[in-house]
Amino acid sequence: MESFIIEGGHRLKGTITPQGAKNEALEVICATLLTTEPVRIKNIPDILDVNNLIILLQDIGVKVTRHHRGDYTFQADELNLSYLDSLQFVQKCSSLRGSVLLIGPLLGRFGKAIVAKPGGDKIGRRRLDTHFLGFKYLGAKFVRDPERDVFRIEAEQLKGCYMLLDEASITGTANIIMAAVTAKGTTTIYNAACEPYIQQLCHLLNAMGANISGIASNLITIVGVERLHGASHMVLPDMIEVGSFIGMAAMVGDGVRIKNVSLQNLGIIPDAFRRLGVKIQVEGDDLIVPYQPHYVVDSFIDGTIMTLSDAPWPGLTPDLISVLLVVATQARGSVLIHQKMFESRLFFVDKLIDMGAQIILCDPHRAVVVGHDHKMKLRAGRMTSPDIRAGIALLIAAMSSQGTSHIANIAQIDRGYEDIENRLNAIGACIKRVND
Ligand SMILES: CC(=O)N[C@H]1[C@@H](OP(=O)(O)OP(=O)(O)OC[C@H]2O[C@@H](n3ccc(=O)[nH]c3=O)[C@H](O)[C@@H]2O)O[C@H](CO)[C@@H](O)[C@@H]1O
Ligand SMILES: C=C(OP(=O)(O)O)C(=O)O
Repeated sequence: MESFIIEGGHRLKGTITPQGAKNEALEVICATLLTTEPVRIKNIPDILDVNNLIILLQDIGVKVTRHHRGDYTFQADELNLSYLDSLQFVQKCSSLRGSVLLIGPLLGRFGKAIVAKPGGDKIGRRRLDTHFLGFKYLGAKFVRDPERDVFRIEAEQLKGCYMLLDEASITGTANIIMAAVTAKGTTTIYNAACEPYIQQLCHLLNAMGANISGIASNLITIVGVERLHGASHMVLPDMIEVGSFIGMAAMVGDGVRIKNVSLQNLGIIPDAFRRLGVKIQVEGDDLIVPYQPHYVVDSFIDGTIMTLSDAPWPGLTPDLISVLLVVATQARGSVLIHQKMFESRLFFVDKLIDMGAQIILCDPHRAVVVGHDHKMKLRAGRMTSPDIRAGIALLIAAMSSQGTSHIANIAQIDRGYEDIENRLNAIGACIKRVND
């Protein structure tokens, strides 16, 4: 198992460019299953989750050509669907959340799919009801296969209809859209998720011949088409990585430029950091986080304590709550962090408390952070990364702390951050990867 050894106190200065978005890449790669023709996708991040998904597609028979770094062509013209019945397939699905995104395109194109328990972060309950509900509306049927602990899902002909989702699930919406693009008739999805990941998926599908409107809203209309064809696509910069870099730059930066962020697709992410008092300048499509000796937490107009909480897009993504929390530990002022969507994502604050942060964990969803205003540095520590975003938050804490820290289980960080130690070391960090 690999770990990071982090020498704290080294300041970051210079330019860093975000990778392609993990969650978008997982969706658009799965969308390539919807056609026999080649689909070329650029700016695919070189991260564990995406690489594992690409291997899974190859196992199913998709031809994958790598042209350059991040630039791939996928062709799903000769698939080996019997692989879906293997134990190996079920095991591989259980190692990544993105595997759930295979269901929609397989059901849409072949009328059958296997729902194996997906992997991903252990950050609380992660139900799949919305996916099942959507497929059922389209006319699919489920049978449980107790031997392999999977569901078989089948439909002779999916039929478009109106559906109101029980919640705006990102992967649920992506799956339903991918199943519906070749369904008979028109599908209308209300309470659809509308993150840039979903918008980008819809743009790719339209380029492949689909007929989707309402993109970027929570009311999506899909007029079914006979078949899809090849296309090309560019993955957006990863907004969660951009947010993670803003957090690092605020806490340990001497002036950091985050290049080509696709500002219009960041939504309220920069404003969430601004509410903690972090200064962010915009120059073209770059963000600049200048050196700031203090950042002062804003308060609400009525004078009540600042609260940062997650919400479905265009609200604040839950994937940045852990980073915002760690940034708050050195702010001037107090903030209530409310992680509404996941119930086990804040437990990592125990590690920050060990490092000297002033945090009260009120319950699994809420923590009050009283910032040190840089008057007291966090102490270095030994910790384990429980999930991808707690992992990056602990890395930021370690970079800002006094002494040498050790973070184990960094495979969690590698799931979503490409070559992170070398990219951060290039702007001043001191992080070493070791094999324990
Ligand atoms: C591969 C991928 O794309 N993963 C993302 C996706 O996961 P994923 O699509 O699995 O997450 P969902 O959007 O389905 O839901 C995540 C959690 O939020 C809850 N929920 C969701 C929507 C809602 O309106 N109200 C609500 O309470 C769900 O019950 C669940 O507990 O979305 C999550 C929520 O943004 C992100 O953390 C993940 O990074
Ligand atoms: C929760 C996340 O990922 P996944 O859905 O892949 O577990 C995340 O990216 O923060």
